[in-house]
Amino acid sequence: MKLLKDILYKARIEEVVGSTNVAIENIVFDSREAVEFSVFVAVRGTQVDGHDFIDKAIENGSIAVVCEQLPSEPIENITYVRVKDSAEALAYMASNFYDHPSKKLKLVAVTGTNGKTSVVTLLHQLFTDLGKKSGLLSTVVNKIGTKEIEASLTTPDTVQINQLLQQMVDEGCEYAFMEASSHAIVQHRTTGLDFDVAVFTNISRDHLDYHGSFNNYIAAKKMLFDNLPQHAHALINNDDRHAEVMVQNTKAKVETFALKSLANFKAKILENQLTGLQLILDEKELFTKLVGRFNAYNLLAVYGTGMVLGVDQLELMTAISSLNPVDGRFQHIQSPNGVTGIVDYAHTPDALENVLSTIQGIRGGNESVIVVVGCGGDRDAGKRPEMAQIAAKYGDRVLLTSDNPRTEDPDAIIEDMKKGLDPVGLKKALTITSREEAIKTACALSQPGDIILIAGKGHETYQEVNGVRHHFDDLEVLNEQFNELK
Ligand SMILES: CC(=O)N[C@H]1[C@@H](OP(=O)(O)OP(=O)(O)OC[C@H]2O[C@@H](n3ccc(=O)[nH]c3=O)[C@H](O)[C@@H]2O)O[C@H](CO)[C@@H](O)[C@@H]1O[C@H](C)C(=O)N[C@@H](C)C(=O)N[C@H](CCC(=O)O)C(=O)O
Ligand SMILES: Nc1ncnc2c1ncn2[C@@H]1O[C@H](COP(=O)(O)OP(=O)(O)OP(=O)(O)O)[C@@H](O)[C@H]1O
Ligand SMILES: N[C@H](CCC[C@H](N)C(=O)O)C(=O)O
Ligand SMILES: [Mg+2]
Repeated sequence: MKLLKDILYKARIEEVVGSTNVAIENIVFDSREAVEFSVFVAVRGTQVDGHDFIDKAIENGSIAVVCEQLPSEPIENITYVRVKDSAEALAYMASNFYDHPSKKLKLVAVTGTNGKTSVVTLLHQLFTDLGKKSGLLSTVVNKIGTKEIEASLTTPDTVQINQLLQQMVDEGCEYAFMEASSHAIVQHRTTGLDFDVAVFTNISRDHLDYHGSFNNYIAAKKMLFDNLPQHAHALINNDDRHAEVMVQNTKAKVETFALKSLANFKAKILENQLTGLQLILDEKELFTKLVGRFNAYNLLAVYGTGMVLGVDQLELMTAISSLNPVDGRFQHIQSPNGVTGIVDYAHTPDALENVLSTIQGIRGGNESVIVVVGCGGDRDAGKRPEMAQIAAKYGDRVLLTSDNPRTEDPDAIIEDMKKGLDPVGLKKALTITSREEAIKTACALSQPGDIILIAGKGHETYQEVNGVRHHFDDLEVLNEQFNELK
């Protein structure tokens, strides 16, 4: 329980109607979740306007309302607080309500188009191996120590973030590693958090449906660095074209990592094979089970974070060399007859290019590469033709199929993808709407030695069609098929 006036610190108040000297037991921003003695924060969303649900929240028990516009007929005995930006106010209120758990741990955020889940998962694994109890907020799963809590978004809402960080503190975690998606940053889900390190992995086309333009998307990611406190470290991939702009206005201490450019933390790839990477990292040689040039970047991000957080270098290198790959990221299995199957979460053009160029680098001369790929519905449609084009650039056969169609017609999504194919690409392509059938066909077409890449869904264990999630697991289907390939 807290007094409303105490949780409004930093909320940029413009007007108050009623008393802020009231006890609050909960903060909610969805009227359907309002309970007795809660404060309801009305947020303008992408679908509806939370201001339209103020009365509903009060009906459900809210005793105070934080909003950008006061209702024309305020209800007696209810406190109304008008603020400049209610999503921002919500974030500060959540931090205040939970007593700033982000200040009580070493908090690391990772942002970028690709590699967020990989880097935070590896960091969580690494710090756990080093004997440090840690928390994790990721696309795949949230964790308090090793206890798993289901994740529904890449970055949870701001109330949930603070609740989870609070639980981490209560359960003795010293560190927390979280993904910061661009949606989360612009929606103020991460505002008010006291980050110690923020990592920038890379930026390339994605989410243009939401942000409107690539420049807005860059600006969204940059906001994370603009708002870092002075004591924080901004750890930046200096090989990315947009590295400089990210930290243009940051107060944090900037540190860099790179394979090519000058940087504080450097690595060189000696060998890149299906069994792993042989690297020189800060002049020391090490082997890791992680595959692909993109993972060298992820390891550099992990190494740099460990270094700026003060981990002993030798201890850090030893722990890095025993890290295990992340589920659904270049996860590979072998069929009894020698076909390699790779399941990877590449769902952006850049990720697909990286994964396929890695495969290109490790394949022999005679084998075929078969790509099974689809694109998600209700997401950036502009990436569809680009992804098909990349699949055809590297693949000998391309099976265009469904990802998560969501509310779109799967065949229409595939048609969008096909627009990226030239006549050569079209010749390589087969359209099989059912993802299960597409994987089966890829296996049936394969010869010993061939490589099958199944891209887009990685760790996901469902396929979302019209709001319903049906069980579907690329690796499971692949395994079943491989068992039949004798
Ligand atoms: C597009 C987007 O990001 N939407 C997020 C946003 O919802 P919204 O703005 O659409 O909300 P809305 O439905 O318009 O409602 C506006 C307000 O009215 C409230 N409301 C609504 C109905 C009602 O009856 N009563 C009521 O009070 C809502 O609670 C909300 O506060 O704020 C919600 C609360 O935090 C999120 O759950 C929701 O995520 C949706 C489910 C989503 O799919 N988000 C995806 C796109 C997303 O965030 N993805 C990124 C990762 C992307 C990546 O991989 O890089 C992520 O971080 O997961
Ligand atoms: N550093 C990297 N650079 C480019 N591509 C990467 C990198 N790391 C991983 N990838 C590719 O991107 C895919 C997604 O990786 P990951 O899940 O780590 O990214 P993410 O940023 O968390 O994605 P999301 O925004 O969907 O949560 C991987 O399956 C791989 O194909
Ligand atoms: N977090 C990403 C996941 C995309 C995964 C892919 N399988 C798809 O459904 O497009 C998004 O919401 O855009
Ligand atoms: Mg992720």
